[in-house]
Amino acid sequence: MKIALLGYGKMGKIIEKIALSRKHEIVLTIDNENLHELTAENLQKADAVIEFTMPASVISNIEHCFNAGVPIVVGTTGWYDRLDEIKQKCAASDGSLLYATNFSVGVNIFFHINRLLAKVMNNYPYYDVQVEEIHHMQKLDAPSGTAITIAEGIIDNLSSKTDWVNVLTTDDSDDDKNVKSEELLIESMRIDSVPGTHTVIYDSEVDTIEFKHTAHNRNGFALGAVLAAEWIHGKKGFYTVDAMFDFKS
Ligand SMILES: NC(=O)C1=CN([C@@H]2O[C@H](COP(=O)(O)OP(=O)(O)OC[C@H]3O[C@@H](n4cnc5c(N)ncnc54)[C@H](O)[C@@H]3O)[C@@H](O)[C@H]2O)C=CC1
Ligand SMILES: O=C(O)C1=N[C@H](C(=O)O)C[C@H](O)C1
Repeated sequence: MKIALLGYGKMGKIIEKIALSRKHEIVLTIDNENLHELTAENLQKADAVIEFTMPASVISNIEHCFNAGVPIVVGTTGWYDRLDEIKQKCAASDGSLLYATNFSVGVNIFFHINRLLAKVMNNYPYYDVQVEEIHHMQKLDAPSGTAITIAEGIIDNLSSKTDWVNVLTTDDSDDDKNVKSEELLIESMRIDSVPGTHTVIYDSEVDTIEFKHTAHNRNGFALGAVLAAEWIHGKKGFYTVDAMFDFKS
């Protein structure tokens, strides 16, 4: 396949390596220095685009791909308040988009088990639940997209929680978080160069159940994004990464 990369930062560079190792060709690489090369003509050289940039750039990059008629895989997080609008634009332009808050296979297994666990915990109301995420200091958005998906998985399946709230801390302090009982706390921490750690914590007076995913590096995210580009090639429509997995409960 011919792939275009939008964003050539930490993720873009690893995606390039993995795409080449899977015998794909990188036909276009766009970063801040060569934005003028982001034209429909250049995008149309690719069978699919993989986009890992930043929250402020992603919407216009998606629109460029819809206008050029090229499928786009979106890894950038921090834009989900615009999901409905983008879904409509995808339909109106007969476009193709697949996005994920996290492309790693391990995290998508984690998402699935998290939903099942939340269902089970309805029977045990003396446990309260919260979500913790830890990322590197350069991360622009909080909470992480992954933590939002985890929180939505809990809220959809656990009747005691109706909404999530986020607290961003730079240390592990135990300050009063002031969270209502029906609110699900997502605690975000930013520490050095952590690639991404997510924990769901069910706590009672007598014990604690912790369910945790730790990314050791970024390779799993990058491989998932390349697999997504292979998956969306030749398809039309608006998809989440769930479409690539077949979890049976
Ligand atoms: N969905 C997933 O599995 C994952 C998502 N991410 C998300 O991906 C995004 C990028 O992450 P990193 O690569 O770590 O960030 P990074 O900061 O290392 O790289 C982003 C790059 O995008 C470039 N850029 C900014 N605006 C651009 C534009 N309009 N067009 C082209 N390039 C542009 C920047 O110059 C930078 O080189 C973040 O939103 C992060 O949260 C990161 C890892 C996994
Ligand atoms: O910014 C990152 O690095 C990551 N972002 C994604 C997120 O917001 O969940 C995925 C992964 O955790 C790394």
